[in-house]
Amino acid sequence: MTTEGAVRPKKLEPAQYVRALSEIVRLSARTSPLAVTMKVVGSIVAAALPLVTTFFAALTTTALADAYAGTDGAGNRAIVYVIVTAALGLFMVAFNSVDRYIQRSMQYKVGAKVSDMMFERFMSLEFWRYDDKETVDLFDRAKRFSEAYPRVLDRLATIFTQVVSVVLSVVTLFFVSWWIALIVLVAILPSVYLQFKLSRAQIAHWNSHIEVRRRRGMIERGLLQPQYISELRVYGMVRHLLGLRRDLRDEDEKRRMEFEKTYIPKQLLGDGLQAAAEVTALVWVVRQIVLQAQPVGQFVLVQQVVSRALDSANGLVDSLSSIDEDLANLFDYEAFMALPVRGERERQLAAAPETIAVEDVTFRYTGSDVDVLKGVSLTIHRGWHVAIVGENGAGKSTLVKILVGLYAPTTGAVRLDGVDLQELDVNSWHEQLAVLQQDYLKYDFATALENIQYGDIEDPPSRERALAAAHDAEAKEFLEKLPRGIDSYLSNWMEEKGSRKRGTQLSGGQWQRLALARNFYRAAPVVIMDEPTSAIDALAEAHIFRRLFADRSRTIIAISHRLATIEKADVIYMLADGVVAEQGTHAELVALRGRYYTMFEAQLSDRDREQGAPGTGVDAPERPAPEPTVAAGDDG
Ligand SMILES: Nc1ncnc2c1ncn2[C@@H]1O[C@H](COP(=O)(O)OP(=O)(O)OP(=O)(O)O)[C@@H](O)[C@H]1O
Repeated sequence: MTTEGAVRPKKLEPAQYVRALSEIVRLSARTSPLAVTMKVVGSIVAAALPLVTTFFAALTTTALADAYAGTDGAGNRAIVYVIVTAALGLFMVAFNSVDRYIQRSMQYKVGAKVSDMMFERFMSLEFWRYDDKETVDLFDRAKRFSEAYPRVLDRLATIFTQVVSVVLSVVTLFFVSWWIALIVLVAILPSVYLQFKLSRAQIAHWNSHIEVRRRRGMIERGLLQPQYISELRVYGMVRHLLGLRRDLRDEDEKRRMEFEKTYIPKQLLGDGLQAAAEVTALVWVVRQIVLQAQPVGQFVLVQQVVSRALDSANGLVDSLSSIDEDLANLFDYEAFMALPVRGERERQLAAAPETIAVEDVTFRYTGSDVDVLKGVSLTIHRGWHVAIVGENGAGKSTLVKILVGLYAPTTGAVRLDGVDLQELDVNSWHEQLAVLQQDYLKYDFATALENIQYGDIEDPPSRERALAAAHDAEAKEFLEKLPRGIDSYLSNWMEEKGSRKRGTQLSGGQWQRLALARNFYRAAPVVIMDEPTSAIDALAEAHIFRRLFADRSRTIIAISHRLATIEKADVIYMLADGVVAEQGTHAELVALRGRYYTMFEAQLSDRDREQGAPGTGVDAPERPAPEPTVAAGDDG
């Protein structure tokens, strides 16, 4: 099941808040100054306009009361105020529509720019970072920030509106009566403080029980994975996991309710304070009106403004609490964007190298204290067919990654025609390479033809070349049987062009043949393959390797566990625990009766053994020793 965790809200310190908020404004202003200006203006308008409308509503009420009492001209004044109020309302609606439109287009621009910058940076990192769990985790969190960025900007605008709204409301009340303003402030501050503490405690509570939620999340995601269903059903796990999920959910809810209970008195205290402030203000204004010290409309003004001040203050607490996670991810985004990028190297590899030399290479993965390769040396000449074999974990794939230039050796060097790969522009090396890794790509959004043609996107796509590559990879036959042949989509999420039929799902081995076809389509002078036929049936595998080893125009480096397939390689390197334990031709290694022989013998069927299979060195016919022949442990 997946190991991905549940979303973890983080807690920020006040200073971090301020820094994060200013950083977001700076980032937005740099990306789209117009968006920021519109946000600021929009937020002020959104905070001020309701107050202005309330002010006119109060004037209308006073004028109406005057008109009721028979004051001359008061009726006309009331009508003018009503018209002004309506006009303000209309303006507000129009402003909101325009603002929404501008914000949407700006949000897109800002969000797109931020995520583009992040992906650019991701693509320019040192290769080893793609394998580094911490970098990938950091990238994931930074990505979350970039996706949430437009929302963060919106939340920030809301926070700004709420702050302006609280300040303007209190200032307005101050003009009505300074001590009413003071009472409202006194009620707001502690209740806001209490609510903020409550939301902080909720986050801390959430964090303290994150494991329960993470387990539940993993179970839920696992239950929905099609590839798990058969095992889950056969083992009767579905009901068991549903029960476990229910228990975890109920346990979580029980804890949450118990926690909430402890906060009820404090919440009541905060709400009580606010209600008391509201009632005090209203009683005061009613008394003032009765004593004719204030006009009638002042009731509307005070009632509206006080309730607006309290609502905005409460909203502010909610907004600040919910922005926590987004702001925490901002720091991840910054950390990610600060990662050093790959240094560009000028020196180009002009053509396929005549020799590829691995010189005393030692390698240790970042964060590990174990050498995976320990002084590996080998030389590969142009046109050679080389096989690398060894038990699981011997270091074969690591050696391939170093050869490809994805990792730099910890000590030692890979030299192409004598030039250290670390001094070369690695792209110029990649142009000469076709690589098939163990975890090859499946472009399931594309057709089979496109899957093959992605092997070479520099030249115009060729159908003939793709068909030839499919043939060499033993993929042509099954591709022809697909509903639209090589033009079929390879996922049942995709619909075939011009029909409602779904694409075809391929088997593991069929996908691997397609990946091989892509590798052949590239027609690169150097081919590196890490277990290229691990999922392919034995007959097809034999055909593929026969064709591959018949081609002398390419240098081939292949890792394989099935030793029968690489029997014809010019040199076989047997890696064991990070060192070249044995090297030579198949016949030489068999004759050596060492590790290779033991492995080879274990793979022979009893029948082969009885019949004296070729290369066992027992009854096998003599094979002319191909060049080069090297003694065990020596440098090629
Ligand atoms: N990204 C990594 N970080 C740390 N250690 C790693 C990493 N990748 C591989 N290793 C370790 O390096 C050693 C060699 O791994 P490698 O994948 O090169 O072996 P291999 O010979 O290709 O094995 P297999 O036949 O199973 O593919 C293993 O012990 C493995 O645990």
